[in-house]
Amino acid sequence: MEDAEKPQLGLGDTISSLDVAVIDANSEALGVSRLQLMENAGRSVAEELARRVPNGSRVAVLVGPGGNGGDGLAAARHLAYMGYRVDVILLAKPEDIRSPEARSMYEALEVMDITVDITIARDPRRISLEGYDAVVDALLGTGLRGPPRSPYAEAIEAVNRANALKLSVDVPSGLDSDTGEAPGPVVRADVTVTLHKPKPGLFRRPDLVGELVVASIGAPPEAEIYVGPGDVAYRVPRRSWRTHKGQAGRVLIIGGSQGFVGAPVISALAAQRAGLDLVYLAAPTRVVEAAARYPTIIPVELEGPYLSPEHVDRLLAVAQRADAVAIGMGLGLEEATQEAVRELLARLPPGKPVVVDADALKALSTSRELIRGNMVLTPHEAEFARLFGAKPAPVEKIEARVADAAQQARLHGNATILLKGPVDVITDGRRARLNKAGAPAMSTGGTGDALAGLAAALLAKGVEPFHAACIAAYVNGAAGALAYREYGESMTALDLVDRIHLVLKDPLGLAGSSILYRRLPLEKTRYQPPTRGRPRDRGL
Ligand SMILES: NC(=O)C1=CN([C@@H]2O[C@H](COP(=O)(O)OP(=O)(O)OC[C@H]3O[C@@H](n4cnc5c(N)ncnc54)[C@H](O)[C@@H]3O)[C@@H](O)[C@H]2O)[C@H](O)CC1
Ligand SMILES: [K+]
Repeated sequence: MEDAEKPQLGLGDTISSLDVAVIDANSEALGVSRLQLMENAGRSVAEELARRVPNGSRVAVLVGPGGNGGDGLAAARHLAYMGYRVDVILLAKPEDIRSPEARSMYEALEVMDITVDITIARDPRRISLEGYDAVVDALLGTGLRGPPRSPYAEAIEAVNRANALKLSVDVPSGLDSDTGEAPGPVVRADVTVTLHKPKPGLFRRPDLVGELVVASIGAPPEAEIYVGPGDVAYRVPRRSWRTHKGQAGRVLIIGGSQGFVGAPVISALAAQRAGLDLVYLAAPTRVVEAAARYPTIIPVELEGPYLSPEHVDRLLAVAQRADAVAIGMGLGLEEATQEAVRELLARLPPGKPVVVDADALKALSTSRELIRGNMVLTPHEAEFARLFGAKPAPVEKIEARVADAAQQARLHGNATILLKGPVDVITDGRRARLNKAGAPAMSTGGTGDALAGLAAALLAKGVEPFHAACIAAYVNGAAGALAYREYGESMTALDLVDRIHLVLKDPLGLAGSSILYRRLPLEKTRYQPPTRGRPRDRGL
């Protein structure tokens, strides 16, 4: 396979401002704190400056109120050590530096009364950067929202007037790192030292970015590779007081048969725990009767012992009212059922996101042309082999397994494939991530049904299919790990469902636990970091 076709494990070549927040939190869960990241960012910035300006030179560091300013404060300390004459100009009052990391950077600098000068710019119009050899722009980074307001607007103008080398930390202040838009004043940098990975907006404005350097902040590649608590904390939308009924998501679960009564009920219960407004459960009579003890589930009775084509019109009508559909759990393998699945998938509006699980995957194996980009397929290894006609590489050869799954995703409209196993592989052919949250006892029946329900719930909440699959795998696994901690070998899928709320309510708090700390016996993969220098020249 061409290297270019191979998806790198992780979030891709560029990262959004949301990805930055996710990576920070996942990194912290893996034992590398935000403070360490900021320290490394500062050091990288200082080193890049030192490559360009001789020591002994005068350097002004302009510092904003957030993480970007924190990076600048750390850089100032390193530059002082390297022998630069460092003046720090704070645009915010020290008490307005709120994040604990940036605060501790400030406190460390405050006592450096011999080597660093700190001034608070009370009148931003009077900032003078005359006589400096270099200016470090640590005003605003990925946290920018809208045009820079005073005093940052004036500070940006001052940077642009300076007759010195201008080095921007992460992004030129005033540039929207996601879109490349500059809605107000913006720094025109000579060098931009962007942290961890390039941000998409940087490539749209080479005139503002200048030379682009990508620098390490010491975040473990695993913070991107493994789905983690940061994904839950930052990618899952939460309701506000202004949310109306239905806006938080409505899901239609289609499953069950005379022989498999419980499976779709578990999916429905898991979906509900993900924080949905409505869950419809469409299932044969016996299943609907069994689900009657859960009055919050809205039943759609399909008369008879199993799903068959005469139910399809009715299901399509209910699907209109749902934001996402999950199909397959416990449906059984009757020919009529398989036919009904194919007909339904063919006739569903193309914009409707769907999770295809279990017996519905079997139905798809004879009509793979029905697979589309907004589908999440959740096969285990045998289902994968039957669906695509080839077994994936074993879990131990994780890179090959990822490549096998990614290839099938690319061949099928970049659908998201969640290949279940001791470590789950999630890929849409462009990106690939792994989930290792889980417990050995999750081989117990029903945990896969919970997973499908969670994935559908996240789709219904508007999470894009790739992230919905990633987060469902993590939440399911983490809830399973919590259940295992309590019940050990005796845990059931319902114990897992009963712990979903713990993972969703306080994902970052839970990170302190050992959920991500299992070391897996996997073959090492080649993780290619963004090389130093100019990624632009590499055709990115
Ligand atoms: N993983 C990483 O890449 C790391 C990046 N780091 C650095 O942190 C910043 C992001 O930090 P954050 O605190 O989220 O945002 P900012 O520093 O960019 O600024 C937020 C700050 O600014 C205020 N603000 C926002 N918009 C405006 C505006 N239009 N006008 C005025 N003020 C505005 C807002 O209220 C906040 O107070 C990232 O770029 C990196 O430099 C970490 O150091 C390490 C990990
Ligand atoms: K900046």
